[in-house]
Amino acid sequence: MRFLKGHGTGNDFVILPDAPELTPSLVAALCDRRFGIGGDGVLRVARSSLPGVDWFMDYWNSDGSLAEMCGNGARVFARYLESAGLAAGTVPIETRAGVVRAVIGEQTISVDMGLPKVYGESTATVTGRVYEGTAVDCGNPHLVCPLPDGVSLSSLDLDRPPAYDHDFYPAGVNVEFYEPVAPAHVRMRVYERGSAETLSCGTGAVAVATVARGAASSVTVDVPGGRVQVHFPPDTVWLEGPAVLVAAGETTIAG
Ligand SMILES: N[C@@H](CCC[C@H](N)C(=O)O)C(=O)O
Repeated sequence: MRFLKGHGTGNDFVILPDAPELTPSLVAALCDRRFGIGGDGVLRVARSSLPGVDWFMDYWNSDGSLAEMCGNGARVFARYLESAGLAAGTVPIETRAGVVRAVIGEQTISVDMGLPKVYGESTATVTGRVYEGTAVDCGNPHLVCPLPDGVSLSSLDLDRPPAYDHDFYPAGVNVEFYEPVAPAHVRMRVYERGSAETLSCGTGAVAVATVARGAASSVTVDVPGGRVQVHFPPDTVWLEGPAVLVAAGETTIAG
């Protein structure tokens, strides 16, 4: 089976341009960092049946679970389409959360993420300490926790999943922690549903920027794997950042 490997600020994906339907065990085997190719998730390139939309991003988390949306994945998916000569300029991409538009640039790819929904308050617990947070829906569920004074981002132990309220988040949640760097500039870490701690999360960056922006029209979000920008024009939100392909080959891994 043909594959490519790509990443957006270190959030890395196995891209399958011509795979048939996937199974959770095949996805987990491909994403295994020791016995497989390694990745935070899989992007299967599929055809969309929607009018005016050619491509469906069939996104899977590394544990074999499905997610509705992946912001960095959409940017890497668009980079693949461009490199394969399948798209240029602006390309609509169907996801399980709806259609997003990607604008392909030389250095960065921007995705029109639509408007996130802020829908309540909840908490996450890390090594016995409770962090208050805001629930944000970016197509997928997020809990955005500002760090209180005296707690640094680097001190958080995210080797284990943060505990969260399963009644509030019955389908699980991606948990972000952030601290300010400067006005309209924050630094974050994320523990992703289905993928553990990752070096970046595009929907997570949008969720954090939505909570932290104040009146800013753009927010710079530093993630462990680099930097993305989140822009807030009227009526939508854009995620912008680098997206690169780093390898291509054939795999014999089978589910
Ligand atoms: N890394 C992604 C989000 C991937 C899906 C997430 N783990 C979930 O289960 O919702 C991004 O860049 O948005």
